[in-house]
Amino acid sequence: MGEEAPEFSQDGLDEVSPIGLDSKSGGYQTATVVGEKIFVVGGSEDGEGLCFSVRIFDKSTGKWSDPTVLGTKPAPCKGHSALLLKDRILILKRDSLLDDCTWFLEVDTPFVRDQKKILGTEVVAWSKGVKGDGLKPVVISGPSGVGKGTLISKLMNEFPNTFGFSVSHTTRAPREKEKDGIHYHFTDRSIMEKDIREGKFLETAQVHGNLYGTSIEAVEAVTDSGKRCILDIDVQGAKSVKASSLEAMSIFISPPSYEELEKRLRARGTETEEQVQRRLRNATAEIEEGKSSGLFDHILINDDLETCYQNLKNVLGLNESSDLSNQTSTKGVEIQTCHSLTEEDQKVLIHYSSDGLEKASNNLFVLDVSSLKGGAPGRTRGLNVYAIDTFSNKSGIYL
Ligand SMILES: Nc1ncnc2c1ncn2[C@@H]1O[C@H](COP(=O)(O)OP(=O)(O)OP(=O)(O)O)[C@@H](O)[C@H]1O
Ligand SMILES: Nc1nc2c(ncn2[C@@H]2O[C@H](COP(=O)(O)O)[C@@H](O)[C@H]2O)c(=O)[nH]1
Repeated sequence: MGEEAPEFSQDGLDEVSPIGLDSKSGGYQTATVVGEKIFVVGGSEDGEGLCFSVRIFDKSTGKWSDPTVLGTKPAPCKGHSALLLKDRILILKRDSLLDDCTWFLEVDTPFVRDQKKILGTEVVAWSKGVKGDGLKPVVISGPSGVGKGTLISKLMNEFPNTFGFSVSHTTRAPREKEKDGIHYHFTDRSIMEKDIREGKFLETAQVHGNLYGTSIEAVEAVTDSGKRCILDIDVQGAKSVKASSLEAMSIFISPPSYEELEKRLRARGTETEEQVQRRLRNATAEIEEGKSSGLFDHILINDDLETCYQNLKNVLGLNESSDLSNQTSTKGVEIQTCHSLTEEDQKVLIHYSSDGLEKASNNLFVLDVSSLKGGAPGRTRGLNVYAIDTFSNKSGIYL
């Protein structure tokens, strides 16, 4: 069993300048060696606790750098422990409930490597540990006017606790009844392009003459609320999501005929004649691509609305009693200040030292990291957490 987690790992630090690495000068920090680099995580007090800043020391050049940090960082806490697991550093927050204590700083995941190429800087990405597989996000795609929005509204009305809508950004003007922040984040092109350069988007596409995109934050907001994320995006966006690490289920909604699509688009009355023509021109290629590319897990024809809705529920594995409102979430178990971390056989053992709280002192928590999956945007799935009472040798699942 390891000792109480040190304020920072000594490993490799003798060779580097100890700038800001002691608790007197910079607050609580950990240093994790990854090849030639040392990732220093943690920093100064901000009144609420210790902030999670990240700096990198490159042993080969002897230089410090401030990486581009993607994703939402953990809220401040009273300290943390760090442990390298392959391509990401496990950050275990102290004095935090078990549902919020397990975070990862991705340092060499495929997502981080891609972003390094795009941004041309050092990149790290925060992702929160998520129990099990979580529910895969759902991408719903199809030509304009086919009925995606109508089907999604029905789903959200029937299952309000299960699904959450990923609110996209767009540069198009709002329609009469559309509300900013609910239907879309309506934005200027220059602002959106800046955000894209800063790596804030999971995917973006030029659609019918406007820029649309799914921000990482939009997906995270839904996942954080414990709901299954629904993305209403075009076929280009669906391709980008497929190439990302989101691991979504994808559904293509097809019209029964081109004539019917045209009728619906005109009847909706939200576009000018010129815009309708443009959307219809794009529809031909979208339908062709959606049906033939193997891009989608399911193709549903939206002829009769009710029939299509039932088919959608079927592919989503829904039945009448499947709303998530009855499901339990992790509650009450807290990672104490005094703990140590060790790794054995893809299991991270969290052991409380004897001066931890009495009720917890017999407990050994086990984070099973053998099935970690995915990463961006903001989630590392596949975690399992359970506790073993070291006196009775009984175990209980906590997540
Ligand atoms: N099965 C259906 N039969 C007849 N009308 C339908 C059906 N499904 C949807 N509609 C109607 O078609 C119009 C377009 O639907 P909707 O706005 O949901 O399309 P969309 O795919 O979300 O379009 P966009 O991509 O442009 O946002 C709406 O007026 C809607 O009421
Ligand atoms: N690639 C993306 N496509 C998106 C996104 N949000 C919406 N869309 C698609 O755009 C068209 C037009 O939408 P409308 O609201 O102007 O009618 C439609 O096919 C949507 O699915 C996005 O974030 N990314």
